[in-house]
Amino acid sequence: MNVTLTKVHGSENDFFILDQTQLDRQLTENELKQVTQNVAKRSGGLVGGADGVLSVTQSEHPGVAGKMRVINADGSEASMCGNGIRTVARYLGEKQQQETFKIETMYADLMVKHAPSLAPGIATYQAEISPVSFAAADLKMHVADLSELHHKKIPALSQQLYFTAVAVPNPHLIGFVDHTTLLGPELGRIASYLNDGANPYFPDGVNVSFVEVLGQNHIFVRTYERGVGFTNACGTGMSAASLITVLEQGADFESPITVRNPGGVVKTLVHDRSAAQNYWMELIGNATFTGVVTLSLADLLAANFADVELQKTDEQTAYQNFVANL
Ligand SMILES: N[C@H](CCC[C@H](N)C(=O)O)C(=O)O
Repeated sequence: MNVTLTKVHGSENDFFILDQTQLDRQLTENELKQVTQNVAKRSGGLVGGADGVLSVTQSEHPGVAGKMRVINADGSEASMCGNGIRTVARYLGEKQQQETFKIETMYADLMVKHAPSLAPGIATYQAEISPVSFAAADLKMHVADLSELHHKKIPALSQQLYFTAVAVPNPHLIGFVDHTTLLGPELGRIASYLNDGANPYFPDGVNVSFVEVLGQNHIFVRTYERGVGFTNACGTGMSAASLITVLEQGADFESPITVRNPGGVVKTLVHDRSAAQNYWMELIGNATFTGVVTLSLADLLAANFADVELQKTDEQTAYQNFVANL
């Protein structure tokens, strides 16, 4: 039994799509976790590793194209992945010849669609990011018994920075910083502490993003991700940052926000359903397929990757040209 995995990225936040509908049995929970930990390793992993695995299976929900599960490089499962769902949207859309459809995720069936290309050769998809919650319970956050955290200092983390916490629905902690702080060591120091599994504030961890405002509806977002560490981009992090930039920094609802990140750029739109503070976002960006790998299920499960090669597409060159001209 051979398995084919598709190597993909959104803003260079890279994953393997594991389409389990090709298997004659579903992987067990432990197999999925172990496979992810093994293939994701940057050294000794599968064709250079990845930030995680996006598992695709049938959805039981009527009219929904498929179900996506997000497994971080450390084997932990997340409720959502903004860069990842764009690539799964392309994968399912091309497989099922659909342009606009829904994908089942842990807490919601989310609308996705094939969008106009950001640049020649850049497959571009748009995804609904939802549901959104500020509730501490939804964030599994314990900060001074606060029910919500909006633009507040957490002295144990920093004497200078203000933070806002929001679930989209995975948990994000957002801080606005100047350019020096954006690139400095603070993000790694704070985020590695909050993801140490022992801190009292986020026992389950949290994705932490520093945001530099570059202009009206124009930000730069750098993220340290729960379950991974620093990534080139975090789609839910950029969506969460866009929402907080609208709520706290004067960016506009319903207008495209340009979000630069270390891996490239995306566009976001922040919506408020019937102005009832019922927020949702749209995330628009590349869904690049860099290649496919095929190996036996036995080799995948046993982490025998030495002889496996990535059958490359020509898309990475187009993506690098796109980023070079930003
Ligand atoms: N590390 C995240 C999941 C991946 C999210 C990120 N890659 C994205 O594009 O949204 C978490 O544990 O919540």
